[in-house]
Amino acid sequence: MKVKIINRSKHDLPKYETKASAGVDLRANIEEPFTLQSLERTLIKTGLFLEIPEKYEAQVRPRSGLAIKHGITVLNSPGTIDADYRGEVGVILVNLSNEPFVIEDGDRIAQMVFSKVKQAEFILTEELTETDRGEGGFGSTGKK
Ligand SMILES: O=c1ccn([C@H]2C[C@H](O)[C@@H](COP(=O)(O)OP(=O)(O)OP(=O)(O)O)O2)c(=O)[nH]1
Repeated sequence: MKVKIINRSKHDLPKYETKASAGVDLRANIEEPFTLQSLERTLIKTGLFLEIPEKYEAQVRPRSGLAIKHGITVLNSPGTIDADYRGEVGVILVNLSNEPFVIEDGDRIAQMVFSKVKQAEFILTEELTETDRGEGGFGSTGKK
């Protein structure tokens, strides 16, 4: 699958670590270091612009290392990059730790995974077929 990319960042093109990597790291492209306070959220720009083929999307996901070490995650994870989006890819980070976290230019702040999507054709109806589960959900199974 080929994706056109404009790189207006100061950094190299995103690169997969290995042939088997699912995600490619996204780097912060910022003028100066930004301090994300505890429980604060912010939009960090990447300087990247994509043209994703129709029927595909990109998902912006957290990096587990940042999450476990610093409580930094992607607030809207997985962020959705639509195939028809031509704007700059942004990453919404939130600091779920008790400490401020400094984001420097070029830091790998998230990862991007490409995925196939299907659009549903909605068939309006008044009834749905019956199942054993029925309307049970949200922990309804396995109750004593
Ligand atoms: O983490 C993200 C999420 C979204 N976007 C961009 C690409 C996406 O195609 C567009 C719209 O995203 P989304 O559909 O999640 O936003 P919305 O809140 O529904 O707003 P819109 O009315 O613009 O669709 O914003 C990003 O750059 N990063």
